[in-house]
Amino acid sequence: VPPGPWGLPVVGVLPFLGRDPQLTMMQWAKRYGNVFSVRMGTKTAVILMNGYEAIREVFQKKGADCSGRARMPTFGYLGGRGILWSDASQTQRTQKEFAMKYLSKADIEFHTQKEIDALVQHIKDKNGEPFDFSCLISALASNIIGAILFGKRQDYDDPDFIGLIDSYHNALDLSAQASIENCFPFLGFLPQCKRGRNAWRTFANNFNWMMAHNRTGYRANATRGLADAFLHKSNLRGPDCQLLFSEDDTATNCRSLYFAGSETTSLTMTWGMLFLLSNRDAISKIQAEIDEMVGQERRPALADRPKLPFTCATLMEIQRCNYISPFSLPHKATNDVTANGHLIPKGTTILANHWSIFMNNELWGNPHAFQPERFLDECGRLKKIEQFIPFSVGPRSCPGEVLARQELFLVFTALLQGFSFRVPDGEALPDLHYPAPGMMIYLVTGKLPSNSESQGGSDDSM
Ligand code: HEM
Repeated sequence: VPPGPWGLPVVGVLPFLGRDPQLTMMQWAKRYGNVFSVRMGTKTAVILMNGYEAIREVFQKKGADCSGRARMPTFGYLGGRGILWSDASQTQRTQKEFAMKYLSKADIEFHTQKEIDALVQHIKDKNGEPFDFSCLISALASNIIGAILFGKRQDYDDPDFIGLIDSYHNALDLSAQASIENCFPFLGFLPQCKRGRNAWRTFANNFNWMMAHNRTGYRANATRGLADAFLHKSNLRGPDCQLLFSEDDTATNCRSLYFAGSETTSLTMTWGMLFLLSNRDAISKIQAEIDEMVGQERRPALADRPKLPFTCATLMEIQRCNYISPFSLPHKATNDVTANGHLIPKGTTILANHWSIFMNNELWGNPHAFQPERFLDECGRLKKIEQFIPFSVGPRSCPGEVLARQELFLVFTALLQGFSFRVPDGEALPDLHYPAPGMMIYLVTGKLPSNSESQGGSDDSM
């Protein structure tokens, strides 16, 4: 295996990771190279990759051998199978391709605009009172993926819906506290690990209720959403006769898509709003661009994207700066494979430090500054930057990319066209430079103390 920093007996490098493991790993890469190994607890060699070239080599070029999914006990109750949690296999690939094909044909714009109607109304009903932006956006994102899965949305004040969202937030919080189990799986008996498992069980039970409800109304000749589309295939078998879309896999896949689809997008939007509130100049430029190219008579549509390059550049900059999951999801080598001239033995966990791409000084110049213009060329046109990979690369890359990008554009433009946001008097924005470390970076406060007021002129058109 490639060399890497020494660790202590039993715990390995865990005590040296510091407050921002992604930054520590970037330091180690300077000494040991872009592909190096570390020991974390009982995981003897976790290979860490830094930088775009290393990540692309392992996840894309060597994707056939590096696309297993390393086991994470804290997320165990979420499924352990299906698109997200199983190793790449014929079944996993078939399910993922099927879901992506469905998403590419689904009317995402329709579902998102319908949800924006509810969001806008909800904000107006607040009459300028402060509200918890992250909570509301979480509900919006859950409803969009919920509508794609089941063909219907839920009211924001529906107690079952509130319970469902609370249950996955709670499960995520408790999983973070139980993350020691990922390095020492035998510690699963600890109270915090049990609490984490119970919380996922509660989420799964709440979600299963929605699945069961959907199953009751199932008709073989109608497709209300992706859950039905999966069910239509439930008898389909692969070359070695295995079921390609078993009902268990369908339940797990719907749960994973719901969870992965809600949390990633809503965290990005909440972070995005925080970045914008700290960079009011960007807000003014977006609002001016929308005013000029779309006006106030109608809401921005996906077809407006080419006319709003600064807005699109800002959304890319939000994704670069807020990278919500610096190490993405852990992969596993499914065969012995070489990378950067080193052997990665079969079964090794592989982590990619995406933060090292987004904070690469040579690539971006002043990477810590929020500068949407870096995504524009000298004529103000949107630039394609190969290294910008917030959705990862290779066979395990994100199947929700199209959905997420459309959602981010439609929601942000609608919000900034219709409202101006500010922090209520006497409150401060959370510290943007030191978010909590972990698989998912959470806002330090968990709440965005935002206030809204209608910009005027747009009320009748919404
Ligand atoms: C801003 C929003 C999002 C970001 C930044 C994001 C990012 C990612 C990343 C980095 C991965 C891991 C890739 C890897 O293992 O190498 C991933 C996987 C995944 N994402 Fe997303 N994602 C987002 C939205 C979504 C949405 C909306 C959905 C639902 C449709 C979704 C569903 C999934 C699934 C199912 C996987 C697992 C794929 C696999 O294991 O093959 N994501 N995402």
